[in-house]
Amino acid sequence: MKNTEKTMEKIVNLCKGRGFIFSGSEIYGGLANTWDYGPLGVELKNNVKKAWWKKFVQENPYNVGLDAAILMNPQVWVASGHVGGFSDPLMDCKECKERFRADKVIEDWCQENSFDLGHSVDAMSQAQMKEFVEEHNIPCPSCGKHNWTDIRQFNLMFKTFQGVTEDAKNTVYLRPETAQGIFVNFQNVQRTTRRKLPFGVCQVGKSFRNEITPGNFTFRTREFEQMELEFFCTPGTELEWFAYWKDFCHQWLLNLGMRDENLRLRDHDPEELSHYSNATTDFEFVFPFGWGELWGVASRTNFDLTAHQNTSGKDMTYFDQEKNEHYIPYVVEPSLGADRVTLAFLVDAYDEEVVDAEKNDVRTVLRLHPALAPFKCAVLPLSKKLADKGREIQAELSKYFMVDYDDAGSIGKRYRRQDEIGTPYCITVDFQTVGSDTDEADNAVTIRDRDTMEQVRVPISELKGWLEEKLAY
Ligand SMILES: Nc1ncnc2c1ncn2[C@@H]1O[C@H](COP(=O)(O)OP(=O)(O)OP(=O)(O)O)[C@@H](O)[C@H]1O
Repeated sequence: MKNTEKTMEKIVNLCKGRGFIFSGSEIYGGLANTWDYGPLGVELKNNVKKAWWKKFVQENPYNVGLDAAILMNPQVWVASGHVGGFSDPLMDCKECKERFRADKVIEDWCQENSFDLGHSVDAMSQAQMKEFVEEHNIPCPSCGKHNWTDIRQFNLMFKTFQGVTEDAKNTVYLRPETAQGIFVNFQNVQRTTRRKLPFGVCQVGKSFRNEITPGNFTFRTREFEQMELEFFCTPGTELEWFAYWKDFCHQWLLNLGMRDENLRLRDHDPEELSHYSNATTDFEFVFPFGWGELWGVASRTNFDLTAHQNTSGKDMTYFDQEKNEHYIPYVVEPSLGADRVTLAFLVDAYDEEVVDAEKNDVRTVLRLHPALAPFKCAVLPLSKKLADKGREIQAELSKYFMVDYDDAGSIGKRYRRQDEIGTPYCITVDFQTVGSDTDEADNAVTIRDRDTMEQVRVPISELKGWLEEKLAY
């Protein structure tokens, strides 16, 4: 019997083979864990971003959107603490010269050896990490030897120059998070929208981090997209809003079909909390390579706005008319990686279903929520003679949805190809649809459901409405 275990290798192969995700700059041998989204991948990731925007902005009574520049005044990153402190603990293997993140080496070692640290690695100081690595004789994941350098901090900010001269004066950074674009625009948004607290500002955009060890496919890359909300509220109400957004984020994942058993919500211990945070929860997803952070939800107090007020000298307070006082709002931030959550949806949806054990017949199905699926349906004429009708249906439905068309090969093979890319509905056009000399056309098509493989007959005139209902979320 075919091995139906879900592995990263199978998922990566499907992504490359079917045009979801390709290696970046492949014809030049690639570039360290960079990835390009292909025709199906761009649809999937766009659908993820659209689903986020729909629930966090369009349908949300509190939030508005923003699209800030990637390059910002370098003072922003001084104020936010990134220039001084946005770093990871770096450790080199003296034998093979490979470099690693000390916290990840410890985390992976604990996972492999079922060692319970009793707390998160993030709660450990640099000295404690070094001591742990020595005490447990942790080997280099690359060469297996144990001969480490000391741990030192490595800043993750990408630097470049703006303008014609390459000097310190012209140094700018590629933003390592989208959040600061929101904070610096707090007054602009509040003034122009005339919002009262509480309200939130959402942004989707690229971020860049010079990660020490990118890897695990699109889980950790140096260029990635984030979907962040900064939710501004009255001091003292932040923990209620923290609980509210945690639940909202959780429901967003579940409503899009992610299975709860593949998720866990991990609250940060007091020692692990950032100095400015009074509550943080990481949503983690179980990938084939282990649990990994998907979504960080943090109550950030008034740290960011205060820092910008102090550094810029500009007033960042909000005037509360009811209380008749000025204060700096508190902030709750749910921060989600678009690429990471897209990968999680892919992993969660991937399934190899045994259709007929005796015949060793296994189909690969991406059980993506219809709202996320790259194609909402595929039009499959049973015979090339039905191409005109098929193309006509495709052209009509394409005004509203992404629609695939396939007339090559047996219908069984065509169903399997659509199953593999997650198309929820296959629409077959047959001779009954168009009629013949002896039979009248019924102007209907057969729709086959990806998950149940059941079929229903639907009049062509009702197709759009039928699909819309299925795609709603
Ligand atoms: N290098 C990366 N590649 C892809 N997504 C990322 C990367 N770094 C962060 N993200 C995404 O952005 C979200 C918010 O970023 P945050 O700064 O909280 O991550 P982090 O705690 O530094 O992540 P990690 O511990 O995995 O490095 C993460 O939950 C993740 O989904």
